[in-house]
Amino acid sequence: MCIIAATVQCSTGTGRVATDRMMLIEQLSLMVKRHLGLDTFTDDLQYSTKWAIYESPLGGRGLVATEDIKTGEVLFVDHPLIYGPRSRTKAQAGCTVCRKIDSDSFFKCSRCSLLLCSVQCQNSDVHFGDCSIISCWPNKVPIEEVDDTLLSRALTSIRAVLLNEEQRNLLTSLQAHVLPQHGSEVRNLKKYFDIPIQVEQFMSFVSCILDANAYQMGTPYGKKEMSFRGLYPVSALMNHNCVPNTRYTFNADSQMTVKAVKPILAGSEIFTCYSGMLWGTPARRLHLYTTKHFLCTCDRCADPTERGTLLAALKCFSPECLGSLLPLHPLKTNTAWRCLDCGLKVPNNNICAIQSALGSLVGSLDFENVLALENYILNRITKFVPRTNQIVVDLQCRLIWEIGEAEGFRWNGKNLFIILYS
Ligand SMILES: C[S@@+](CC[C@H](N)C(=O)[O-])C[C@H]1O[C@@H](n2cnc3c(N)ncnc32)[C@H](O)[C@@H]1O
Repeated sequence: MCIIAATVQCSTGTGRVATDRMMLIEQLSLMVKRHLGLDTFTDDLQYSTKWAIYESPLGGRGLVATEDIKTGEVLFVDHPLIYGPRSRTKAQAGCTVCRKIDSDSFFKCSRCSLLLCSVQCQNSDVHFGDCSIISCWPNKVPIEEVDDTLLSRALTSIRAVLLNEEQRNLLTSLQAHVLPQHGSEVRNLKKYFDIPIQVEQFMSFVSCILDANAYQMGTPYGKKEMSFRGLYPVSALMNHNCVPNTRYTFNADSQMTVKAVKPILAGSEIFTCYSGMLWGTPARRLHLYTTKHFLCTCDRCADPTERGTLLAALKCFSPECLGSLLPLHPLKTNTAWRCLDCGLKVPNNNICAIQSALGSLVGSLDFENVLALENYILNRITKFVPRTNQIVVDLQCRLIWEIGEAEGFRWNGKNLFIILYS
């Protein structure tokens, strides 16, 4: 159940629901202004924004433009209420303070068992805060036996315990999908610690909020560090569109700047994109459904060709045909696919089998071996998928990235395929 639904369920009658929701938006707007530091007055003028929080036609709240906004305009600069390691099981372990993953000097803190890389990180304010929470919980096993990877996965939720009341109010006013698949990293801690029940419940709820709202934080180009996520409360109010009208960047202080990437007319909703922009529709919709619990119905999702990009296309199964297969009804999850050229219809099961085989092939690639990657694009993958397919596009992007880093390779300034295909 989501927190908004919970508010509505507590109310009686539709009029009451509407009032409660409007009050919620008014209160939230005040909290957001305070968070951004926009509630202070300078020379009798209050800073203003060109957007407001509103009840989105998509359900829940969203951000809406209150004035016309030009391409490139900064909409807001947000900072995280909490940040820390991501909770994914495959997340790479590293220093819980500086995010370093390639150190010879990792050690576990003797008081809390969190992984650190140096005395400097151990003496930092960040670690002092983390350790002060964890070391208060009676441990059920000797502290050195606590799994530091599990602890690190729950650390971002743990950090919420130190927020003040105002920050907690803002955090808990964000949407949460309270479902069994969220919060396991906090539940797993019970093996090791006797955590007071209210604290555990709060951290579990924070974990659901993080899964619905957090952004993966930027890593400087070429820097290998532990993947972190941050809870940016204003950005968290942006709904998703597969063709967003904003983009975001992070600076070295983890501030997130959100800018318009096209003109946004007053009254239009302000969108971000929660999935990979270059993923095809089935991949995006599956990701959004499993992680954010909605099925996107935006214009791009409804268009089988995705504005002519053919990102999801597969080569036609008919040996004589050079055409591309695309979903017939992209908004239906089990849709058949059809060839644009010969009209061959292929059931969804067969398409899923091919997609999963392609996924395994890509998963087995060594992305640092530039020549093998180039060879793979040229000789293997393009036998099954057209060059427009998201896998080819993604591999090309990775090649551009790797060539920038690989010894003996040089960017020739024109286009990637002069190097690759000559
Ligand atoms: C980061 S929150 C966005 C703000 C949220 N609408 C609120 O009221 O706080 C993400 C959640 O908003 C909803 N959402 C976002 N974009 C959506 C869309 N395009 N269609 C339907 N629901 C969407 C989903 O429930 C999703 O898990």
